[in-house]
Amino acid sequence: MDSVALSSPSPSPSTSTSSLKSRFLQKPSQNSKQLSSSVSFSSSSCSDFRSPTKAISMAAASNNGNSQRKIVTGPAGYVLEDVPHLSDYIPDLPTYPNPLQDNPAYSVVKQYFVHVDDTVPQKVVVHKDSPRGTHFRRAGPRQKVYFESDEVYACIVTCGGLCPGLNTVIREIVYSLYYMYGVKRVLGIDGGYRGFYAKNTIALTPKGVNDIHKRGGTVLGTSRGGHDTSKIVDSIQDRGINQVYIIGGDGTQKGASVIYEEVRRRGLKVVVAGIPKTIDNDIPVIDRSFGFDTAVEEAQRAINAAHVEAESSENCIGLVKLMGRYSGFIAMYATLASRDVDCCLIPESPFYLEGHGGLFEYIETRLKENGHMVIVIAEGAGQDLLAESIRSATQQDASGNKLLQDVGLWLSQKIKDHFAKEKKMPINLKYIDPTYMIRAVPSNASDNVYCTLLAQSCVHGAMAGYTGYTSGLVNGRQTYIPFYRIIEKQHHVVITDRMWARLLSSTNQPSFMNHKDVIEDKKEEELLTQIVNEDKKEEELPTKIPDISTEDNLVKKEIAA
Ligand SMILES: Nc1ncnc2c1ncn2[C@@H]1O[C@H](COP(=O)(O)OP(=O)(O)OP(=O)(O)O)[C@@H](O)[C@H]1O
Ligand SMILES: O=P(O)(O)OC[C@H]1O[C@](O)(CO)[C@@H](O)[C@@H]1O
Ligand SMILES: [Mg+2]
Repeated sequence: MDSVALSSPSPSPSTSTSSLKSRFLQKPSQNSKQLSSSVSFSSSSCSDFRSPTKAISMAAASNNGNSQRKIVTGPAGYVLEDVPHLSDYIPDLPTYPNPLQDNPAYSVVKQYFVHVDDTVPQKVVVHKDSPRGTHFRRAGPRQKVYFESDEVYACIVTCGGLCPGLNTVIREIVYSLYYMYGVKRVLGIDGGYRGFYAKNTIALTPKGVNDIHKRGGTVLGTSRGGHDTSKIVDSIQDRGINQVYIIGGDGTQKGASVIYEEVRRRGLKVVVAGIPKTIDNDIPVIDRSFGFDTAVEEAQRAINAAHVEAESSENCIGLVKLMGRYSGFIAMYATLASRDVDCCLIPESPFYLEGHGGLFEYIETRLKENGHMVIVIAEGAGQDLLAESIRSATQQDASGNKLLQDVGLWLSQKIKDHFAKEKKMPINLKYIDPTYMIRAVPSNASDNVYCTLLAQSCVHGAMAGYTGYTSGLVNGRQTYIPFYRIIEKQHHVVITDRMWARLLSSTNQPSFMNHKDVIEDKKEEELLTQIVNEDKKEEELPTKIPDISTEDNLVKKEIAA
């Protein structure tokens, strides 16, 4: 391997080496000496490593990748949405006893290995006669593995936005590979998907990642855009990587899915495994995403501050903007947890400002009743209203996600204008935007445990030869979910579900359910104005027509001719 010590990184193509290095050397890591001994940078492919992928690729060249869904049905409406396995497209793969069987820590566990038939139901609430429904394969160690320890060359990449817990997942993948399976070669890919082909890599060791879970962000860096499937798979193949761990949100899992398809098309013995990361909790099927708990907890601090400010002045409104592009889970849970919030606005529940049942009316009532109030708004809420008042071109980020207007600033101004100009009622508004502060913190205790289980489950699955899956918690159990189920749709707050009703009853805010009526009324009003204006124009027309052919104009036309 073309490997360079940390103290003297390769000059080319290492534009990003210093940022990767600095992320690793950040506080609170006290052991820089230890790092320099365990971390090395690679500036080119590892051509001297054994490359099992290439050998298998040749062997499987005639075996056209067929990544059809694996659906197993059973009695009473049982359905297993199974995940792919290397043996689906590579025949006669050798298996080995799981090294965990000799691990003293696990020897005490009764039935440590997961039974081949263990599956987890997607729905736990069922009726006596209802079908058993969809199930996913239970995650965990298997009796047989499809890789020998020294054959494995794993890599880890993080993509998309930041989320508390990313470093914990990275650390636990490295630790699980090293200490459970004796895997010594783990590579960190710098700066998201494009890092596979355009950036440096870093060798990850238990020592090097020992205390990264205490820091926010990701030591590997992240990015949006830059997903070039063939370049990524070429890089995987050239380096001889055979386990790819991909941590990221819905976009990242879509990227992982196409990498898996390409790997399979090429017939490579390479596992592609995803770990779902989304602070917005917008990934379907899973109970919740890691970092979400931390985000909700951190949001409390902002809401508390807004409440303290609001309570301290007359007619004061504390307005807090939280993340949530298309899904308002953080806002909803932070509101439910806080009890200080009078109104929570999320993308899934349209609202309106003026008129009966609107936000302004509610604010006025609340201020008259209580003298202060707290509003929480998810960043994706009310974007339709913004689009009406700020006519701007739709912009996208590098991954193609729509860039949102700042609804917090917009709403602050709207409220101020309304009460100052229309109501002549002096109000005080304190706007707090803690969004990036919430995303950048290290994960809390509960998320750390969750990240550990996710990482361990993901590694067990890869060692057992499963591929094309995302590791996820379903009804409190770790499972392997096929990529297509993770990427087919986004998870949203359902405003006709009990949870939203609980929120409405805790805040006493309007449901904005007559939103449609108001919109209809507005449309009718607009239509009416249009008709009236057109009528007016028609009335004016006869007086204008002679204008065109005034003597003056005729003279001008003659001169021009
Ligand atoms: N449909 C797709 N096919 C292939 N790659 C994709 C696709 N969508 C997104 N990606 C890639 O996945 C990476 C991350 O995507 P994105 O920026 O949307 O973040 P994300 O994973 O959805 O996370 P989050 O939304 O939580 O920030 C980017 O590098 C992007 O190029
Ligand atoms: O500004 P960035 O980092 O591109 O991402 C912002 C977006 O990322 C998210 O945090 C999801 O990761 C959204 O809530 C937010 O809209
Ligand atoms: Mg996304």
